[in-house]
Amino acid sequence: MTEPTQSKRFVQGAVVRGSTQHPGTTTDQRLLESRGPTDWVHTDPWRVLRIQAEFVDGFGTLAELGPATAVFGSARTKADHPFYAAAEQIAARLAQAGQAVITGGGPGIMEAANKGAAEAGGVSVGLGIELPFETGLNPYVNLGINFRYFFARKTMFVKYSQGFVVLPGGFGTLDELFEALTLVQTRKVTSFPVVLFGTAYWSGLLGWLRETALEQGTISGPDLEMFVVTDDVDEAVAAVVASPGPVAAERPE
Ligand SMILES: CC(C)=CCNc1ncnc2c1ncn2[C@@H]1O[C@H](COP(=O)(O)O)[C@@H](O)[C@H]1O
Repeated sequence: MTEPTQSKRFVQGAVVRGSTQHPGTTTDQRLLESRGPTDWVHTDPWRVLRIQAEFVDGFGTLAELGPATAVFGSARTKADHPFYAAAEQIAARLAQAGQAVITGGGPGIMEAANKGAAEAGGVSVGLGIELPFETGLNPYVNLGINFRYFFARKTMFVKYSQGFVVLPGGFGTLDELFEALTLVQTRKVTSFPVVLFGTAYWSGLLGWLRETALEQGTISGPDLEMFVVTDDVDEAVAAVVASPGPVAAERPE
């Protein structure tokens, strides 16, 4: 009986290689080498990993957040504006009711809501976004994540909020509002309260929805019942605090 030749073996992670299969360098050595072309940093496969990392950071940070409400509204609202005060009060009440408050982490209404939540001793979440001009997270965020990609950030708003309170705002706010409404309308989520705060500000849009969109059949009657429109802080808070939270539609993915 011949003994197997005791040739040298090399371990490469889980893989064992005989001497003829030796790769020459270790994986760590190759990792730590910084020579070679760097174009891969700007390729889509690499971006996919970065996108994945945003989901990992977002899910990992927010998984244990507990009940939360997102507050949206203009980045441009000044601290002396009544809507700033309203956002601050709404967020403070939400915090007192044991809810975390999630915003885009920027200035204006976002800052007001983060301020209200933080000063009431609550969890004040800011999901910041990289923009061409530097704004950074407002100082009232006590749990912040900075995102590169809007869509990854938007998933976090929807996944971890049990309702939306939308104060007057521009395109960004409208985008967030209509995303929430589309998710409810298409039954991607149900029982997802959407509060429009500021009846006068929203009345033009609501009128157009009723008189043009509904009239021409691009939305249906029940679609207009998806939101609560109010000027009352208590009513806004009650609409989201009473909610059981977003419930995924019954059909599995
Ligand atoms: C002064 C200025 C424009 C700062 C921008 N800095 C921002 N930082 C974080 N989120 C933002 C910012 N601008 C818009 N957003 C997102 O879009 C919404 C506000 O957009 P808008 O101002 O209504 O259209 C916010 O709820 C927020 O989620």
